[in-house]
Amino acid sequence: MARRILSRFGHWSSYVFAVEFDTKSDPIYFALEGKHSEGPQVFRNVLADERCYSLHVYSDDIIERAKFYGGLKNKLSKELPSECTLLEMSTFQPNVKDSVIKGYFLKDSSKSSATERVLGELLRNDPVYVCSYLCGGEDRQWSQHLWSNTEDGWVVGSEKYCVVPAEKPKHHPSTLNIINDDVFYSFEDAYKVLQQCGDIIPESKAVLELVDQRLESKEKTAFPVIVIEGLDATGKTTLTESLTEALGATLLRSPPQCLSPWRARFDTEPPLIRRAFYALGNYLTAGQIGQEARKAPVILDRYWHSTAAYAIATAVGGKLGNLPQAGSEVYGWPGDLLRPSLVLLLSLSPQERMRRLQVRGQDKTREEEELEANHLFRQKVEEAYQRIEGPACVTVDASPSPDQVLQQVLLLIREKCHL
Ligand SMILES: Nc1ncnc2c1ncn2[C@@H]1O[C@H](COP(=O)(O)OP(=O)(O)O)[C@@H](O)[C@H]1O
Ligand SMILES: Nc1ccn([C@@H]2O[C@H](COP(=O)(O)OP(=O)(O)O)[C@@H](O)[C@H]2O)c(=O)n1
Repeated sequence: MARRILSRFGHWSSYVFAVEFDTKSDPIYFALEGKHSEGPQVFRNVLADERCYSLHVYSDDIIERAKFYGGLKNKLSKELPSECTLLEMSTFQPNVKDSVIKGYFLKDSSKSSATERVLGELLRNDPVYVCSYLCGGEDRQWSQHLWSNTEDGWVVGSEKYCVVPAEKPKHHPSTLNIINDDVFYSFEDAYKVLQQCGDIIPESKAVLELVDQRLESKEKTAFPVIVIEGLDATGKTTLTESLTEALGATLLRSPPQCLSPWRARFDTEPPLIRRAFYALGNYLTAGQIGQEARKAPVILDRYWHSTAAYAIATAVGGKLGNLPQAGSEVYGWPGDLLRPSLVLLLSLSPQERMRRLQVRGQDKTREEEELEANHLFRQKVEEAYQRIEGPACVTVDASPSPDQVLQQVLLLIREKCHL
């Protein structure tokens, strides 16, 4: 595998493979060597007698790659025997931006031949590399074998690479491809993605038509622009409405109302496409801000902080510590997007947030495991919110009563925006 995939990027020996066995621990990192080597066995503690495979998606077309990678998981979950476990896997050059090739690592404890049949089908029809991992010899060394598609069907290649442990890289692999895969730092970069989707997602054209008619607005506004950010159910709607009234302001939101007919559609798309849609929403809203902030203060329900924080938190796998360090360029503000005067982040304990969600009649029946995963996700969103700069957000305790939160926020606005 290494050879074909990596011919595009360089020599395979510079690549490292990461398998996420468990969200709370570091991935297992390994590299490949052409010859037998002594040393600790990479999978000793995590794989018993299971058969293992890896799948890597390749395509030079970023849209095809994103669509296929997203769909592959669903397809495999449906077709593979239930004894199979699919894990996230990345192949990357340590600390080299944009070097990640995404894939899945498959553990198979079934004794059936169904797994190989499904993988063989994939190999024949789809942009995917398949490898088997075998453990053999007296010292139980793991090796990787690339499958090839031949006229007689697929075969396991004769070339084998020894699997050897690799060092933990300075940056978690999921942080390497954030720029322009998950977060877009200019109008043009987001626009290009939707343009490329035109044929497969007809709705992109309608969105681009709206975007083409947007008003451009980058300059400083006459009246202050105040953004209210926070996780779902922290009280943004309640506060933005009362603030708007108290200040005689105009209430706007991102994504703007005019994108509502397409939002659900884009929410089902892979991150690349979904995030480009939200990024463009911010530019549409910026046009509206430019108009409205000539006449009155503007209160904004979500803006760039939401777009970037959710995108980064979703993209970065595993632990909170895997997020890019504070000060990283991924937390920077797009140079061509109108900057608000003040960003307030509503913060709430997980318990109170859950209580408010339940009052609203949502999220009552989550499983324990999902709760745990969501807990990690929420922590990552909040942390990313706080690391975004240009302007950075000011955290507000959203646990008091609606009126007390309003009074606290009015004081802050008076102090920071001289209103
Ligand atoms: N300060 C507050 N104290 C108690 N409940 C609140 C407060 N602010 C909002 N709520 C309630 O919590 C729920 C979520 O608030 P909402 O404003 O819809 O949040 P968001 O827009 O952030 O999702 C609603 O049922 C709302 O009435
Ligand atoms: N400006 C924005 C607003 C929302 N979003 C996305 O929209 C989602 C939040 O939507 P939501 O339905 O919870 O929003 P609210 O109903 O809380 O306003 C997040 O997953 C963000 O990824 C965004 O990317 N950019």
